[in-house]
Amino acid sequence: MVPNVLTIAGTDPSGGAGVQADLKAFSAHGAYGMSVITALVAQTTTGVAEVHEVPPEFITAQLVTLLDDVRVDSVKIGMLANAEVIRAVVEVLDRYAPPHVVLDPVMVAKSGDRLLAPEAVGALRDELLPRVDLITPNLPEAADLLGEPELADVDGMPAQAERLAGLGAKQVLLKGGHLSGESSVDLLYGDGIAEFLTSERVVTTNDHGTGCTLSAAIAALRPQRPDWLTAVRESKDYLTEALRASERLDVGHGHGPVHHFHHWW
Ligand SMILES: Nc1ncnc2c1ncn2[C@@H]1O[C@H](COP(=O)(O)OP(=O)(O)OP(=O)(O)O)[C@@H](O)[C@H]1O
Ligand SMILES: Cc1ncc(COP(=O)(O)O)c(N)n1
Repeated sequence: MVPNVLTIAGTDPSGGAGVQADLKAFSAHGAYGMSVITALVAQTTTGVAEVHEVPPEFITAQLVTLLDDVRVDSVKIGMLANAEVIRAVVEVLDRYAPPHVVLDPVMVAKSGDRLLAPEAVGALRDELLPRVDLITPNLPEAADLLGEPELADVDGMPAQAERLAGLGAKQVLLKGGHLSGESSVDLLYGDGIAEFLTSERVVTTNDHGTGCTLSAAIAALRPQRPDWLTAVRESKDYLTEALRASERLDVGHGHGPVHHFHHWW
């Protein structure tokens, strides 16, 4: 059976990040994609110009309308913009309890623009994080959630992932994409697992939406795979290929998007 996978996130008109990236990643992994939009973002490869936040009541309306009709097999949560939106999403998660919830705790875009109000980090950590199955922070997000300095190498990743798990997420994928070096190293922690996942670091400026793509691929694959480790490993391999395939694209003048390919390619 094809899984029905939902993204709750903001938009990117240039198609590299947010809901647009998520839907491409869902399709590439054989899932049926659906979306609830939290914010319209005027952004492209060069940065964010403006954010138009959707009122929380309308996010609830979108979610309830959808969940009353459609079985949802997994959920990816991305940009949430503010604390009221976080609370609206938490309420719906409590009410419908969908399986396999993946949270990419989006805070700041690659361009440096904020996508989550700074005062909403507490609500994300205390109210949403304990309700999700997997959280996928990058190193700055992990530091912000824990109120700690940002890691500068992989050595501190296991201890930091353990502290993040202590905040309540069942599994933690701590992403080391912001480090330098020959390889790009992430760590999956939780459920008795502490496993480094290593890929070749692709030399490219087309790295807009890598985190969105990874978390969306995981959400699409999880209902089709026996465990998180298998889904995460396969998603990271897909992302590395999508980074390589980005050289076929000519999109914008800044951080270009990765290219979502289908397996029949
Ligand atoms: N140049 C690269 N080559 C290979 N993998 C990379 C590269 N850059 C990032 N990654 C991988 O991409 C994923 C996302 O990592 P990153 O730490 O960049 O997250 P992120 O900052 O949330 O992404 P974004 O905010 O751009 O969506 C991780 O699996 C990371 O290892
Ligand atoms: C709607 C939305 N969600 C997430 C990101 C993060 O992606 P990146 O860090 O690559 O800019 C983004 N730019 N826009």
